[in-house]
Amino acid sequence: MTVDGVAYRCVVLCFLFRSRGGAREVLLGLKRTGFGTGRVVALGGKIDGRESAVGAAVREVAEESGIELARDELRDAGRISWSFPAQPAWNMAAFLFTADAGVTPPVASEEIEPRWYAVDDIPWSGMWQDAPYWIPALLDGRQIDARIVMDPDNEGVASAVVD
Ligand SMILES: Nc1[nH]c(=O)nc2c1ncn2[C@H]1C[C@H](O)[C@@H](COP(=O)(O)OP(=O)(O)OP(=O)(O)O)O1
Repeated sequence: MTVDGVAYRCVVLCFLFRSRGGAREVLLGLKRTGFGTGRVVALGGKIDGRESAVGAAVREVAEESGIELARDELRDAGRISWSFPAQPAWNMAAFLFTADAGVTPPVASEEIEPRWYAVDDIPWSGMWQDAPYWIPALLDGRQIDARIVMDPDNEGVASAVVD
């Protein structure tokens, strides 16, 4: 995808939810390989070839957690772009989805180690620094349109607009 002449790699992120003892939990995972290794992220990854965003989300959730979702179980949670001015090859745009996880327990994959977190106990310090700017709105059930610009160190947040 290209915006104003700048290229963005298209990815999907899917936030799965469940209820435990009246508390709402979200499935996040420690990334073990590839981009963002060592960070806690939602399940997701690149959209392959001519695959649709929903198709990619169903595939990535299955590959990374073993949880099989039907396409119509995914809810559109909006869009986000991350721009890395100091490293434009890392620019990414994600289609965001949410879904209820059902009862299948997540299984760790080579790529990610999934774990349930209470929505009021998100491990912010282990996540990308932009996560607190946009994930709370998504946890509230809002559909978002977010644009994040990263600092020159590719870690901090230079600006974050969340509509
Ligand atoms: N600033 C940022 N904040 C954030 O919360 N997530 C980010 C981010 N920048 C990138 N991501 C996410 C989006 C995407 O799901 C993930 C990296 O994409 P991929 O999973 O495609 O990376 P990989 O290198 O593991 O790809 P594969 O080789 O396809 O497994 O990082």
